[in-house]
Amino acid sequence: MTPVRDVCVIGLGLIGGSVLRAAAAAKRTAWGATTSESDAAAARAQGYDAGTDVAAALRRAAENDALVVLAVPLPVVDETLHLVAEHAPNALLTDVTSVKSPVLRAVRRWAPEARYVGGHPMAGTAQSGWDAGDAELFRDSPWVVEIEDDTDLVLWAEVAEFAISLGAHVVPLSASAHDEAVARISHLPHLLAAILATVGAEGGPVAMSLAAGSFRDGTRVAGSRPELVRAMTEGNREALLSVVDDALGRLGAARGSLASTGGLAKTIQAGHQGAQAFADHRAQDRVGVQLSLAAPDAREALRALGERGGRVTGISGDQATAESS
Ligand SMILES: NC(=O)c1ccc[n+]([C@@H]2O[C@H](COP(=O)([O-])OP(=O)(O)OC[C@H]3O[C@@H](n4cnc5c(N)ncnc54)[C@H](O)[C@@H]3O)[C@@H](O)[C@H]2O)c1
Ligand SMILES: O=C(O)C(=O)C[C@]1(C(=O)O)C=C[C@@H](O)C=C1
Repeated sequence: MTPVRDVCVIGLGLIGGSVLRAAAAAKRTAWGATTSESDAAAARAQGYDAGTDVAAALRRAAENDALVVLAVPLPVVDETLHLVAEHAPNALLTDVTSVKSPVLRAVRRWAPEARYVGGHPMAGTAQSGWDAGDAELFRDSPWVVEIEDDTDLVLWAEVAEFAISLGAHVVPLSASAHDEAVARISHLPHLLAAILATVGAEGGPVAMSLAAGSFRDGTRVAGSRPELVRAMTEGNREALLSVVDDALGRLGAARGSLASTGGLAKTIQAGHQGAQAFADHRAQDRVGVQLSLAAPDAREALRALGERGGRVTGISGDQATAESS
């Protein structure tokens, strides 16, 4: 039986604030700290155990062998890891950062004794700060829990179980597979939303007065806090460059075709199929499978499940209940 640990959340904005609320709702003893006086005060006003002394929150985590969840922006991950190394060096540590490879490197460098299993909930909104948080944010959402060749599966299972207890289903992936996928389905969309919003706004008051569903949906995430979008896109530079090239190639082909024959059929048909693939993936029947975390090839089996689009929905002892595509 995996122990139910206390939870210490560092960073109490949209995501950390949602983790703290959801952990408390799941009956965990949970506390948090943030450098934002206003986020901490808003959390306290709603009865949560929150403050601005990050070092003290981490010392309490060390005393209680709590799970530490880093929910801070990527640019302050290094400095937060220095505090982890000083105040809770052996902590069971996870994070929610939108890019995984730089965080993995930073943990290995700055907090090498931490028992780290990286994470990334694929849920959010364009809002920031404590007030934007929601205990139900992660319900029925994917939450990547990272598996590397040296990941301790007992710790992996504990972090996965935590994500599941907040309502998510777990997608096991390596940092590099995660970063390649989110470049396509999160970071490129954020970049394109920024460009769509810019081009639309350049149309002036007439364009703005006519803007309806397609503009609103295509540009929604352009309203996100610019620092967060910069951090995740610039932090995933290599993978994003590759999908930007892909997108530019397709845009160039569409332009060429529009200019020469006036036809956009190929581009629009391919896009329609892409949207259908997303809908089909969501609606597909999944096959239930059991995976033994004690099996010698468990890491490979879990990663293969994640790479096929499967997910872990429950953990009991050394058994993972999963759904495979
Ligand atoms: N916004 C999303 O949709 C989304 C989704 C999944 C993951 N993430 C990731 O979650 C993390 C947090 O994003 P967010 O959307 O909650 O941002 P946010 O701006 O809403 O919250 C960030 C919080 O961290 C605090 N903070 C900043 N510097 C700090 C420091 N040095 N020490 C302690 N606290 C500090 C801020 O005061 C704030 O409370 C980011 O790494 C982001 O990439 C975001
Ligand atoms: O729904 C939104 O507003 C989001 O931007 C959420 C979103 C995304 O889908 O790109 C943003 C960043 C993440 O790291 C994960 C999820």
